[in-house]
Amino acid sequence: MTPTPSTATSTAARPWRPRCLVPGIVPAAGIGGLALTSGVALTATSGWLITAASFRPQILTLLAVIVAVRAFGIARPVLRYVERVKSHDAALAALAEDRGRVYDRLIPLTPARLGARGRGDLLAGVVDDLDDVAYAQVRVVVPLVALAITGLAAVLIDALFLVPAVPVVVSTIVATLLVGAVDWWIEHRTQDEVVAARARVGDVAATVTRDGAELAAIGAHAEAAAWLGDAQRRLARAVRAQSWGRALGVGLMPLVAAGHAVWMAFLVEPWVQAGFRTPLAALLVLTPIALGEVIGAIPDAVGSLARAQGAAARLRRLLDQEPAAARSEESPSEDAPTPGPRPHVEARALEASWDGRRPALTGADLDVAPGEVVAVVGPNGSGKSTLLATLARHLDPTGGTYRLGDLDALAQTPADVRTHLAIVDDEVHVFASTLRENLRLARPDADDEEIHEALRLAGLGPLVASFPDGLDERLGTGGRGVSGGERARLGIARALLSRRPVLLLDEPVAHLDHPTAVAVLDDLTRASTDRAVVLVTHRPEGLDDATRVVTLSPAGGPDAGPGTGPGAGLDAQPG
Ligand SMILES: Nc1ncnc2c1ncn2[C@@H]1O[C@H](COP(=O)(O)OP(=O)(O)OP(=O)(O)O)[C@@H](O)[C@H]1O
Repeated sequence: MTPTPSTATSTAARPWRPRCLVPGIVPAAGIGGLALTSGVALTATSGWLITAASFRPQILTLLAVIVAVRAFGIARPVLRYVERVKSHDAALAALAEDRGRVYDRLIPLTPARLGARGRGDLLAGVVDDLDDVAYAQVRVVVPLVALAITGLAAVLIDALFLVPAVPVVVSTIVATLLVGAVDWWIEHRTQDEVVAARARVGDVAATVTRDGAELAAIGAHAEAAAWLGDAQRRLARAVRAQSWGRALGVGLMPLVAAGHAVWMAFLVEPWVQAGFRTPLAALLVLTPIALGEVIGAIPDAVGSLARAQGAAARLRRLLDQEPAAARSEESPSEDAPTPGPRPHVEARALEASWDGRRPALTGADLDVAPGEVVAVVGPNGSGKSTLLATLARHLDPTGGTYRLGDLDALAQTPADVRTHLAIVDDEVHVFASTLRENLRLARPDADDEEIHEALRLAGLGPLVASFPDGLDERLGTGGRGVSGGERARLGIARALLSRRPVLLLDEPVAHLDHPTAVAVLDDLTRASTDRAVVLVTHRPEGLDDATRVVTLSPAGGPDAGPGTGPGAGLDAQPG
């Protein structure tokens, strides 16, 4: 069976959308609104109290207002605290759930749809974007709901004492929203440029620090410093353009509050002139000053909204892609047919394309029996990794057949096929955990004896023996450092522990020096006596131990001679 290739531009069946309001955020925002309303009431009543005291009213009246001032004074921080706890609880619970959902969607897109960025870089970007989307609940929903509640309370108070003051409050809220909208528009428009410029600075800085010695060797360090300077200037320009929105918001919001206070002062001036209701006049004039706290939160809220929208758009572009292999979302099934304990890998005239247009692999034939190590070599871009991705069912082939033992591997779901494969590449991740847990990822029910055996076969026996805590030794961040060779061996130990009968290795020793690479591959070959191993490599090490060497030539590229075409992109020789 040959599935139809999917293209990067088609849309996924269920588009990914961020949630507008997560459960629990509206009640939390309501509490936040009450906290801010208490703050406004505190300022207004204390203004009333100070002014009224000079008129020596009845002591009972004063006492009642003193009690109100104290109540508002206590309610404000208590309600604020409850709002903080509840809104963060709601946002963090939603974030945990959303991360799980996003990772579920990323897995079928790996590696074909992840673009040229490294996996770590991509994951860090996804984590940051999800954080921005989740925190918009706290930073956008809460201040907006609070503004609505406090504004309503101010309208009601004004309507109670001075009806002409109602348009003043309403126009303050409208002016706040207008300034907020302009701030949002500027921040939103410049968001993509800021993100791109920041990424560029990170990329250039990483290149300059990583390859500093080589750049100096070819006398290009001045040029590299100039790249960094250009990237930094572009970022500064983008951030400056974005800051206009924030500056406008932060600068105009106090003016809005002050204008409100002055307008109100004009309205109550006749009362003061007549010596009538002076304390109430103070209350009404102070209300807009107190509202300034609510209004002042709006520039931050719209900045967060612009960031969250930019982050959501990036996530949508990534997650709404169609996986490169059909039925990738399906989990392994209990009753899937099995190819037998030690299947033979057999591919005939395999062809594949990543984008549905440009061929990346043409006419590859492969036969790997249990106990054999077949090395796949060829120039850059000849399709070695594409062949492995097709065998791993990360990519549907555009032509050819692929069998695992008696099983037509292309008729099975990718997840079912992968239960028979162990895949090791040159980016073996070491988790910040114990050695045991790092290994048991491959087979959670493995006991210590089996873990020791896998480590020994991968050539890590002496190293583990030197660990004071043995399998409990902590690795990765905060634990013991792991060298490149140990990392590669760790990946191989995981693959051996998984007990899967087919090993697909994509340049597992790419970053190792010659003697280490030879030692790692020797150990691997010795440990794989009953497994079928496909080893993609650029380097000569390991080829002596290989049963056969298969050479790929670029699909339709300049190396493809007259015989190129289906079945001709490959040349097999004994190892
Ligand atoms: N994930 C991907 N998405 C899109 N195109 C890809 C992807 N991986 C590889 N390609 C493209 O497929 C073609 C074959 O690349 P592939 O990585 O399979 O070659 P390779 O022989 O493994 O190269 P190298 O030796 O550089 O690793 C290239 O044109 C490459 O740009």
